[in-house]
Amino acid sequence: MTARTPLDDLRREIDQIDDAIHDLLMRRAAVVERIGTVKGTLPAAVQAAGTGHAVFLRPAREATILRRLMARHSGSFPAQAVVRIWREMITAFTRLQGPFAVAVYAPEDRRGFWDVARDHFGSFVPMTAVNTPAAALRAVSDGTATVAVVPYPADDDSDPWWRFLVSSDVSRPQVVARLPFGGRGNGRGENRDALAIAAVPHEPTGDDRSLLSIEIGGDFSRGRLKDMLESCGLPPVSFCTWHPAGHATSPSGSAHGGPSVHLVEIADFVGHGDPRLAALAERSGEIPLRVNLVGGYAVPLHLG
Ligand SMILES: O=C(O)C(=O)C[C@]1(C(=O)O)C=C[C@@H](O)C=C1
Repeated sequence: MTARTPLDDLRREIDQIDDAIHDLLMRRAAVVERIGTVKGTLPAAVQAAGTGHAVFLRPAREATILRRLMARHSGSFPAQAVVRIWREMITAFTRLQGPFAVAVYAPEDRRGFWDVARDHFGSFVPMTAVNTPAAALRAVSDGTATVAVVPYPADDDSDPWWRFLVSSDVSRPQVVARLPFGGRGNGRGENRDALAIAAVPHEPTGDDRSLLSIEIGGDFSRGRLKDMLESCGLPPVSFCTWHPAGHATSPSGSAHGGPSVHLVEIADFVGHGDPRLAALAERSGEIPLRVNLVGGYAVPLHLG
């Protein structure tokens, strides 16, 4: 018999720690299954738009879990690795409650969003690459995917995907998260963020952004819209504008005189029925203006 060395003792300690972590994972799984049962008895709030499938994903709760852990984190183990582990875990746990699949905009020459989606939803979730953001949104609407991952909107997009989310139906798919939530790591592709779309409600976490669609029937400058939003207590952080008539094809030849749809990001949580939305519609005077919530997201972590 050879004597036990200090290395043997340390490895024995590691085995005990691994057992404890593993036991806790199995215990957590049992609790998540019980949460799934409770959620399954909730009314229409958990039903995906038009598909009848229950959606168990709760991005606001996931963000709150990670923020809480980051606030208590200390020591030499990298915070980014904690987020990575929890991201893999959380989707695995969500899948204990019901079916979960991701459709990601990742054409052959642009694989970056695949990496971002895989980092967020884990390496074992069923994930399909599609060639257009619209196809990803369709997959959510027809129930073949739970979540669509699409590029963060850009103002110069002449045919923006977000126009498909402009609707007053509160149970339709909407923006629920911004990715990456915990840093990009070694993900490939250009440095563009993504948004996750799903048929779950936008819920507050204490540090949120909200997205509004604002349809305007006539001539209305961005400056005027910005002033109006601010005066209603809705501080805008960015605008994307879509002219349904198109810039080049507008019969009047003027893209800015016709109707326009704006996607405005607000630096606050805005929920359905928020009185600021009604105030905004009222304040536009004689110009018809329709405001809808397009969802929102918990502000991602800044891990330095
Ligand atoms: O809190 C819930 O609603 C859960 O279902 C649990 C849990 C988790 O693993 O912590 C799983 C899925 C949700 O997206 C959020 C959190």
